[in-house]
Amino acid sequence: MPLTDETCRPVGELPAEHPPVKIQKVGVLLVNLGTPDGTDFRSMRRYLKEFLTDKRVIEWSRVFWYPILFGIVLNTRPGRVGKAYEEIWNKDLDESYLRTYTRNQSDRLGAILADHPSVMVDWAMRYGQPSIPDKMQALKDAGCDRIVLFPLYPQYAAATTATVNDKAFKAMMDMRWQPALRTVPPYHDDPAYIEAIAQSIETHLQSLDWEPEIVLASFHGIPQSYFLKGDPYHCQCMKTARLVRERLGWPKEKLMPTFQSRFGPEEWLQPYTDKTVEKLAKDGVKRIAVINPGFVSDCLETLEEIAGEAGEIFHEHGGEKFTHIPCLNDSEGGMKVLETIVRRELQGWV
Ligand SMILES: C=CC1=C(C)c2cc3[nH]c(cc4nc(cc5[nH]c(cc1n2)c(C)c5CCC(=O)O)C(CCC(=O)O)=C4C)c(C)c3C=C
Ligand SMILES: [Fe+2]
Ligand SMILES: [Fe+2]
Repeated sequence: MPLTDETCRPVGELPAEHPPVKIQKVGVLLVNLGTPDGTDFRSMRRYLKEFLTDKRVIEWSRVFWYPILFGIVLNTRPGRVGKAYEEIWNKDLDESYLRTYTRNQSDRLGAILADHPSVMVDWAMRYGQPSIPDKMQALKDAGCDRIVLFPLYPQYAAATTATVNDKAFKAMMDMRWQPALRTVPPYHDDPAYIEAIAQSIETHLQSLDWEPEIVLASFHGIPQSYFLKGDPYHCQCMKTARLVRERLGWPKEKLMPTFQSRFGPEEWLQPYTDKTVEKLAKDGVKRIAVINPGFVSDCLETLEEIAGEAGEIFHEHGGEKFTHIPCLNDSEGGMKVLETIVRRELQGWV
């Protein structure tokens, strides 16, 4: 075991029972939402149970919510959503694309940061595997006394960013020697992110032999009530959309922010993506594109709900050309964004 000047006695003179002291390293932990281990009912139920019992996600009283969750939702949704996951499953690796891309982002970022040998990059999921507590412990065991925790959400929502941070701090409650923890702030208006999104739109549109009349910037929604309680998510989504539009030099009507993936009976942020797509087609718009700037990686919500379902809705109501612009994933542009942010957050630690 290599010893350092952090130990209480000179190297080689530590008593056998002294806890090992490792070389100081800095961990970077990328965290995305999560994903089921498989598309079967049991895997789906396990995943949805962990997700939908999180108080940051469903804020209703447990007395009201649990009978609905355990009586109805966890008996019906795993089967239905499992089928949707099957359609977008990465069959080569037998895992969801969210998992594939998150792991690739971590591997690639590790290689990009090779100029800092003390930095270790790893990844975790808020729900499912690999878990945040396991990865925090693994980084600690590997000698990281400082960790940069990076919730992979450009826009802050309590249901996403805050619950990642909660989970990490909770994991530290069980550690005697806690690492120092830096949480990465939202980056909805970071020039590197805006540039990468704008470039991905330009590159994708240049690859088409047609031009969309309107591009929708579709963000995952949250209940309207969360926004009214003070969640900054809506404002940050609107700012992202505005900055991307300004960077592209487009008029206001050309890039339209919308919100997708409603869950439950409450009113969510509007305008809804599916209703907007339907209305545009009915109003005679023939060609649209949709981008998901709030998703760092393609996943069920982008591949099935947008590339699949939204496209079908558009065609069913008279639309002719529909295209989905992929998320940044582990592309050059996407990695540049992650690198820029992580290098900034590492300042003073490396
Ligand atoms: C990108 C930001 C996200 C926000 C904000 C968000 C809020 C939010 N989500 C739910 C409920 C569900 N979301 C589900 C999937 C899902 N959600 C996000 C991201 C955000 N969610 C992603 C990246 C994914 C895809 C995961 C994958 O493996 O591909 C699901 C699971 C699928 C389903 O059952 O429909 C649920 C449920 C709520 C209630 C909420 C805000 C309160
Ligand atoms: Fe979600
Ligand atoms: Fe707002």
